[in-house]
Amino acid sequence: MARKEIRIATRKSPLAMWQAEFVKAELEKAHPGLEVILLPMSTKGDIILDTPLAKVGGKGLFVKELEVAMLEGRADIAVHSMKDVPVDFPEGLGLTTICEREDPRDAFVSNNYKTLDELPQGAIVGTSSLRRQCQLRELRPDLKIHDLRGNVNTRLRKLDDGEYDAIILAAAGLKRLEFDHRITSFIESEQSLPANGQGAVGIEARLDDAELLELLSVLEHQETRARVIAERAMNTHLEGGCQVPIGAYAELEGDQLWLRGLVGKPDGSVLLRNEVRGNKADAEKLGIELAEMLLSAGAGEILKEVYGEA
Ligand SMILES: NCc1[nH]cc(CCC(=O)O)c1CC(=O)O
Repeated sequence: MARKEIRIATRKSPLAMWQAEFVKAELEKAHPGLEVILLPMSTKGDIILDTPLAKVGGKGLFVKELEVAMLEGRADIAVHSMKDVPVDFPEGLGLTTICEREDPRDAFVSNNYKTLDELPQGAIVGTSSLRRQCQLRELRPDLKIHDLRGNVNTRLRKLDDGEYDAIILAAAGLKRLEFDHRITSFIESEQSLPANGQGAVGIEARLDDAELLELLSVLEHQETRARVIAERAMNTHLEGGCQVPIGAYAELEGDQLWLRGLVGKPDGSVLLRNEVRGNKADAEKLGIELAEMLLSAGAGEILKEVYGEA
């Protein structure tokens, strides 16, 4: 093997660093003699922390700097939470690898209440996700939803400071950072449909580097790929960015893929849901099919309204 080194461009947040370290460890284990180097960098999304994301605008707020590093040859790959990966890649770059999915569920975290149902009338819940917000509002119209930004550690601190009665976070991020003990209860997909790609880590790389792609292939997980491709296809076909009231979640039942999707008004007054089943080999087609079903039920108008406000 000629190649001795792979450089990973990564955000500096604890979760991003954990994911990059994970990819480094797996690659070095699979390819003795290979050295994997992390290049931590700040992205625009890390810097603008005080503005609600939907209002900051611009897709790929957290990935642009990483992509520039790859295009300029300073880095070879970038490791992303699949949930945050934009649909379009710059010329020459692409999503080459999808790693095995962690827990895809949302987690309820509170110091005083065990579950969402136990929250008292008018309790304050922290989340900045329109997807979580619309599903919460549908279940519990009485709750007050307050914005919650920052990395996982910051969000937990804000809860502990007493700003919220409970917060909602992705279970995967909490587990990766060894905050399992902070998960008060899990929110099942029937109550809160996860975001497309939630819990999965993906690798973006230069597509012309065959040797690199071969080295990365040990991290590829076929089942996760089928699920995430279906979810992303639905999101893409709805023209959803990363900050939208859209849930998409696929599960495999043998060779069958079961994809559920949701588009909601942020105030929870309307939630459109539908689902499709089909062969996992048709993952992308199934995602598009479900998006079409949601669009014919009025998803386009809901999303246009959301983008209009942003
Ligand atoms: N939006 C930020 C983000 N991107 C990925 C995760 C969690 C880990 C994952 O989904 O893989 C989080 C935090 C959260 O939503 O609580």
